[in-house]
Amino acid sequence: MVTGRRLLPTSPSIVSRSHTAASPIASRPGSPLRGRIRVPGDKSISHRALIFGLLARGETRVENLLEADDVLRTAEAARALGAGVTREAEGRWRVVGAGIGGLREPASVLDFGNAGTGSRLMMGVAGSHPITATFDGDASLRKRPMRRILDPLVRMGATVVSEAPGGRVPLSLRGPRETIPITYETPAPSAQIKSAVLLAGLNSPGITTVVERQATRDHTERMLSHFGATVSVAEEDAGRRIALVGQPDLKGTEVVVPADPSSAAFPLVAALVTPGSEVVVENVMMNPLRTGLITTLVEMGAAIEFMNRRDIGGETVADIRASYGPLKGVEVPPERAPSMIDEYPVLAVAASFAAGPTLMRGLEELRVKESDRLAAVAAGLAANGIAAEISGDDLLVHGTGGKVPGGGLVATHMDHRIAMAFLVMGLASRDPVTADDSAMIATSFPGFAAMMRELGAELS
Ligand SMILES: O=C(O)C1=C[C@@H](OP(=O)(O)O)[C@@H](O)[C@H](O)C1
Ligand SMILES: C=C(OP(=O)(O)O)C(=O)O
Repeated sequence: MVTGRRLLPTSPSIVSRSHTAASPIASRPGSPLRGRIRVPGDKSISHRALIFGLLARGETRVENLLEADDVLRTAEAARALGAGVTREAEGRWRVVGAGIGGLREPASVLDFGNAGTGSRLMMGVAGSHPITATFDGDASLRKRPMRRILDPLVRMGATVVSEAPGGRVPLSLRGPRETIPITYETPAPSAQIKSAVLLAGLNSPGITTVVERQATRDHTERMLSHFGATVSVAEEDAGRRIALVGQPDLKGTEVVVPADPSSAAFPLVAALVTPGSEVVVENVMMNPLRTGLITTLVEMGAAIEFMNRRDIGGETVADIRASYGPLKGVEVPPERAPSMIDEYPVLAVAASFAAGPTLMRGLEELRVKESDRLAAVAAGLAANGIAAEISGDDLLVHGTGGKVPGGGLVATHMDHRIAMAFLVMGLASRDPVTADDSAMIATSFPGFAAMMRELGAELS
């Protein structure tokens, strides 16, 4: 079987673990942004397409896979666990599965780089098989909490052979001979926790149930059905109860990946705050568990239109037009957080251009992303002359009604979304904004700078 290692578009180690040589990037105010673009495939669905391809029997074909560092790491891990993974053309990938129960022990450390999703979902996969796998990542991933994944996996019979202090990577995990089905209430609104437990439940001889108090993105549930598993979702007073029948016959299939709403957020907000702009982002996934930012921007008075709504690969997509206009501050309720969890940095930037304050509530989970995003956003705003306050888990941003000073150097702390959000700010602030490092943008949106330049942005 051809494993296709040589065919990878870029080496999965493009962002090295030590990562010391920073390459700053600046954006400056200039011309309006105009044009139609298509941002890359959704990161959450891309990781899952490769993981389900690994666990299925037969061949899975993926269209429009996100070819970014995080996802390439998952492709590499799927290979190490026994899948045949080949890149056939740009965005078109073929996975020949090892099948549930058929994984092989990886010969070396699974290095997930900057990727929380890839590492945590694969822990669920490997930790439910009688193999030992070692997980590691870059300096950012090494700070992120993994006990939230290990705790349920231990209940399912896995052994944590070793772990870094505080339940972090590098860690080694050994799965049991037979995985125990459990009922698990997630301690935080996290699709990664939910997904790790469900993926582990795939190799267990019974029903694995996850209860989540707040609904989080449901790509794993949808993909389970798509690959042939029996999964039920019930809305109850306690939240959502997801029950999966273990050891199904997962069959390889086709996955078409829609455009990532979390990447679309950057050009859309850039158009809303840059005078004279009008941008259309095509094919954006409109899954309601991902559209909290759009809801919020509309409440802020944004000129946003949805066109050409249609279904692609089990998701509704639309072309979204965003046009420049005044925004007003709003209060964002905590229950909306799971549907826009990765969009708060760019929402904070939109809020800095709005008239009046914007209060974002219930942001606890932002502290455990690629950086402490609550702190990183507040510091980035302050560096650019915007008053903001953190109070408990809430963030209050004092909007300027379009008069953002800018001029700051933003510490990105190995976090792609902090870098992209503040580069958006610099397109419409009085003075340029500099992000201290552009390297991490490649983890989710490698073509970001080129695509923004295509729209007329000044980035260098
Ligand atoms: O399941 C997923 O694909 C993701 C879940 C979210 O993380 P949490 O589960 O930690 O909230 C999100 O921040 C991440 O970018 C992708
Ligand atoms: C939080 C993110 O990703 P992950 O958890 O996969 O590192 C993100 O992309 O914003």
